[in-house]
Amino acid sequence: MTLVNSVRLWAVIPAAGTGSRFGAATAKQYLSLGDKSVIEHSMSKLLGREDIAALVVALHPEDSHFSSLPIANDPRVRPVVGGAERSDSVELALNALAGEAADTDWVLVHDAARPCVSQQDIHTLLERGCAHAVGAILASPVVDTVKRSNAEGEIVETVDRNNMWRALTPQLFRYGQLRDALAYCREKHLSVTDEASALERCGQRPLLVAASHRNIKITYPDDLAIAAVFLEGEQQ
Ligand SMILES: Nc1ccn([C@@H]2O[C@H](COP(=O)(O)OP(=O)(O)OP(=O)(O)O)[C@@H](O)[C@H]2O)c(=O)n1
Ligand SMILES: C[C@](O)(CO)[C@H](O)COP(=O)(O)O
Repeated sequence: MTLVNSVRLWAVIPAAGTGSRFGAATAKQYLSLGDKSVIEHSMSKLLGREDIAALVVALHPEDSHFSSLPIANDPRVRPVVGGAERSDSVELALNALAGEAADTDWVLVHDAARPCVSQQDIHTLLERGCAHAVGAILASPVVDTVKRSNAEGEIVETVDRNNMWRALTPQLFRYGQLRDALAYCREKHLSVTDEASALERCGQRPLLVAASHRNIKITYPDDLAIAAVFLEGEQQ
C-alpha cells in the first residue's frame, strides 16, 4: 500500500469495554493469551506496520491495567479515556487526533478483543480500502443457515444468507468522514455497532474485504482457548 502525497495512516483501538458477556473479574482484553495479554496481541498486529503514525487506545475511565503493560511505553501509543459505548470510545480516540490528523488521512479501527487478525488481512484491507471511494472493512461471509426468531425463541423465518456478511475489524475510513459520521449518529441517537454502520447511516457504501475466519472476537470464555490455538499456529 502506498499512501500518496502527505496522506497519513492512524490507528484506533477501542479497549474501554468491561467484557460483561465474558464474565471474568478482569476485563477480557487484559487476560493472558500465550506470552502476552489479548490487547497486546491486537495492538502488536497494528504496530507491526511502520506506516501507522500513531495508535490511540481508548481505555475505561477506571482502567488500572494498561499503564503497566510494556506496550504502553511504545512511542506511537497514546492512551485516552473511552466512553459508554464502543462508538463513543472510537469518537473520543479520533478527537485526540484533532489538529494533527487531516480529514483525508486514513484511520484503521481495530477491536482490542480481536487478537488473531493477520498481517496479511490488514495489508489486503489497506490495499483495497485506500483504493475505494469510502473505505473498507474486513468481513466474513455467513456460512450457517440463519433464522429469525420471535420473542418465545421460535423460528419465524429462515433468512436468505446470500450476500450476508459478518463485520470484523480492522475497519478503514477517512479520518474526517468517520469523525463526522460518528458525530451525526450520536446527535441523532442512531445505534452504531461498528464504524461502517455510521458511514452507512450517512448513505455511504463501504467495501467488504473477505478475511480469515481466524479473526474472532473474544466474547465468551471458549473464544480465548480458540484464539490460543490460532495464535500458536501463527508462530509456526
Ligand atoms: N464502551 C466501550 C465498549 C466496548 N469497547 C471496546 O470495543 C471492542 C468490542 O466490544 P465488545 O467485544 O462488545 O467488548 P465489551 O463491551 O467489553 O464486551 P461486552 O459487550 O460483553 O460487555 C472491545 O475491544 C471493547 O473493549 C470500548 O472501547 N468502549
Ligand atoms: C465492531 C464489531 O467487532 C464488528 O463485529 C462488533 O460490532 C462489536 O460489537 P459488540 O456488540 O461491541 O460486540
